[in-house]
Parts: sequence; C-alpha cells; structure tokens
Amino acid sequence: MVVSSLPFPVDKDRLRRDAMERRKEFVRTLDDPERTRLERRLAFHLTSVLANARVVAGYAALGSEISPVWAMEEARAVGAVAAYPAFHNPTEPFRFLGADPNSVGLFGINQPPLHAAEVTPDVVLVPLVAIDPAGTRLGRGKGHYDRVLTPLKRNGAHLIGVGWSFQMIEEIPPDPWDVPLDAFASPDGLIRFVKR
Ligand SMILES: Nc1nc2c(c(=O)[nH]1)N(C=O)[C@@H](CNc1ccc(C(=O)N[C@@H](CCC(=O)O)C(=O)O)cc1)CN2
Ligand SMILES: Nc1ncnc2c1ncn2[C@@H]1O[C@H](COP(=O)(O)OP(=O)(O)OP(=O)(O)O)[C@@H](O)[C@H]1O
Repeated sequence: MVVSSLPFPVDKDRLRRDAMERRKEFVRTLDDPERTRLERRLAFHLTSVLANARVVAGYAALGSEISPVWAMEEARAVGAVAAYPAFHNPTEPFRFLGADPNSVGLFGINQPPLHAAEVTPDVVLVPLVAIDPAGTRLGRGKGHYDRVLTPLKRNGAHLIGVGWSFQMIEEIPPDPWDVPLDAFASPDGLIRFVKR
C-alpha cells in the first residue's frame, strides 16, 4: 500500500521555493525609485510600532527581500538603538548587536562588527519568505530566527514580520518550534494578528 504521508518539511520546501520565486519575479519588475517608494511606505506603516521602542532589530536585506532601511532610520530618529543579527560562529544562534551592519558575516550577510554591544530588542523586524494570518512564518529553512525569537517573545518583544504585500499567503503548516509573529508589515499596511 502506498501511503501518501509527505511530511511537513516537503510541503514547506515547496511553499518556500514557490514563494521565493514569486518574490524574485516581483522585484525584477521594480525599478529603483519604485522599490524605494515601497520601502518608504513600509517604514510609514511601522511608525506607530517604532514610536515607543527602545531597541529595534532589523536586518541587512538580501536579494529580493524588502529592505527595512528606512524603518531603521526612523527608529534611530525617535531615539531607539538599531540592532542587527550577527553570527559569531555557524553552529550558534545569531545575536543582536547594536551597531550598523558594516562587516561581512559568516553567510555573506552584512552584520555589525563582533565587538559591538549585544542588545535585547523590544521590537524585531523579521525577514520572511511567507507568512499566514495566524502569524506562522516561513523563513530560509534553517530555523535561525525561530531559535532567537523564542526567548524574546517570552520577554514580551513585538515580533513584526516584514515583506512585500503578496508574501502573506493563505496558510503555512506550523511546526512545533515555529514562533508565531505578532503582526505583518508591508507597503500596504500593518496587520496585527490575534494574540495566541
Ligand atoms: N537579510 C536576512 N538576514 C538574515 C536572515 C534572513 O532571512 N535575511 N536570516 C534568517 O534566518 C538569518 C540568516 N539565515 C540564513 C539561512 C540560511 C542560510 C544558508 O542556507 N546558508 C547556506 C550557505 C549559504 C551560501 O549559499 O553561501 C548553508 O548553510 O548551507 C544562511 C543564513 C539571519 N540574517
Ligand atoms: N528553537 C529551535 N531549536 C532548535 N532547532 C530549531 C529551533 N527552531 C527550528 N529549529 C530547526 O531548524 C530547522 C528549520 O526550521 P524551519 O523550516 O521552521 O526554518 P525557517 O523558520 O523557515 O527558517 P529561518 O528561521 O532560518 O529563516 C528545523 O528542522 C528545526 O529542527
């Protein structure tokens, strides 16, 4: 008997590939001014979230990811510390360091220099491949953010997924280790999820 029991990771891999492809294709249609306009809209929709933040974690955008650069500028403008992920070695979770991402890190992603101070964000802008209305996030598939977000969520940090509008999809099968995000911000607006 052939039992169709494709495990979740297979479904997720398919979802991930399709979503990354859509993102790449979309970004190919944008010229620089349009991309900047959308990334500024994203920052605009994050204004209320950033207003009372003390430490805001962002990321150095890769490829077709939406860049939070304007949101991070706004965070600094309202007096918050701007932090970015930094890997000290490939087997440990990354840490958030409170400095600009001006060094090249382990996976070729720009990160703060390792001598910068480690900080605990109260707002985390989380890159994603896709997200669903329950706040379940699909990332790059290595679980890096899941590991880091677990203790932050417990401490009450606001976890805000950021992406292009179409990155919100109908449903992502949740895994036990997935940390649900609190909201999704895109150039179209901010969607807060019902607390679970
Ligand atoms: N801009 C951005 N920064 C981010 C993330 C992200 O999604 N976007 N991350 C979200 O989690 C973390 C890094 N996540 C990573 C996820 C996968 C691989 C990865 O697949 N590495 C390959 C080799 C990479 C290469 O081709 O050079 C590997 O380990 O085999 C690396 C980093 C932290 N910083
Ligand atoms: N908190 C955790 N502790 C240990 N391992 C974890 C944790 N979270 C996730 N993992 C491992 O990471 C792997 C990838 O998880 P998942 O597919 O959910 O990644 P992702 O959220 O899509 O990617 P990323 O967070 O890197 O952007 C899983 O196989 C899981 O075993």
